[in-house]
Amino acid sequence: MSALEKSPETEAAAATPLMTLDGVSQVFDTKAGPIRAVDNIDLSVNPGEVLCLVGESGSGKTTAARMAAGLARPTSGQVGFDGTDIWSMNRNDFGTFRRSVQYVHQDPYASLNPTRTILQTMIAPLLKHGVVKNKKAAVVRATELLTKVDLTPPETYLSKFPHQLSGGQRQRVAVARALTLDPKLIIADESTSMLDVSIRISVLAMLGRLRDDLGVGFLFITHDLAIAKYFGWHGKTAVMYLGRIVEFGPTPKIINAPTHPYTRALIDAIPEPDPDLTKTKGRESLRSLEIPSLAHLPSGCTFHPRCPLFEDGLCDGKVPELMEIRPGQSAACHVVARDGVPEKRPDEPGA
Ligand SMILES: Nc1ncnc2c1ncn2[C@@H]1O[C@H](COP(=O)(O)OP(=O)(O)OP(=O)(O)O)[C@@H](O)[C@H]1O
Repeated sequence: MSALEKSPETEAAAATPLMTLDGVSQVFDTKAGPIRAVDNIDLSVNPGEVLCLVGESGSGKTTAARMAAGLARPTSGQVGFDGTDIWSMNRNDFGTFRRSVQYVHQDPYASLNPTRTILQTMIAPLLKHGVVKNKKAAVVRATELLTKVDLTPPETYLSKFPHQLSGGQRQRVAVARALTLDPKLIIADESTSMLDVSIRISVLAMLGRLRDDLGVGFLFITHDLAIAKYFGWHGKTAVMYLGRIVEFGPTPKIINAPTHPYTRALIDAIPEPDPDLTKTKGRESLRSLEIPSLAHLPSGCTFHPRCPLFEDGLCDGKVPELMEIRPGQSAACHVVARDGVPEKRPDEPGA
């Protein structure tokens, strides 16, 4: 067998998703009553794959990600890792799972201990989990990882405290720390959204290199489809709205040929002059800009009060299921499922 051919074992392993969310929901009890932050979603990430989770603030991305990381237990549904339900794992297996999934938060300042130097932050997990034999080896590994995230020369950073670094440098340290335990999945939750644009681009480029070099799976969370396009072009994208997935498919299809009116509206809202994105722009004008409260969700399709395709009696009656609209691409929309994707408007570019 040549090196490029896959053995049956490798093929079988590739077929087992790394992480699965299966009918997962999260309901929070609040003063306003119970709110369904995540409502019956199915998602999976294969080994080495990028899945982007996109949606406006409050759509449930972080809640879904916390469940995927085992940081919160779903109210219903199953979270699987390497084919096993994480909440039925024994203590040991759960520990291994938690080390295999590393979470990189939006705000590195909040996630790094301000009283620890970068060296202390980096070597603590290496020593605690026995990744290396002794402190000397831990320092060597910490130095290698800082180099991997472009903090060079690494020695300059080891003795510093988080407050002595810039936002971009702190986020690089957070990524280096996430790599200490050789994760199989990195959950990057708006990891670049607090950074200035030029720094954001360089941190994204660094993450992209790690994605390509390490073969780690990514659950990449962003409110910005342009960033999903940049980071997840070879992967898949799920679009969330008020706790549900409204569109799912390969990222190029979501960007270049969105089918759900909400995805189309998100693309319309992107201000930057991206030639791929502007091709798909100009299609929808929303009936309302107001996002309904999770405590008082509209009946039927929760997007119906804003949706340009709204049909009385159809859209406000029943919750739409995700249906395959085109091969590999599904959307939860009664009208698109019945009629297909609407034609371009006459004034639309390319019409
Ligand atoms: N612990 C909690 N208790 C009550 N409500 C919560 C809790 N955590 C999240 N929520 C609510 O659940 C909804 C979804 O929040 P979530 O943070 O998952 O959304 P998001 O898409 O990640 O948004 P953002 O980008 O603003 O973080 C929001 O209305 C939020 O206020």
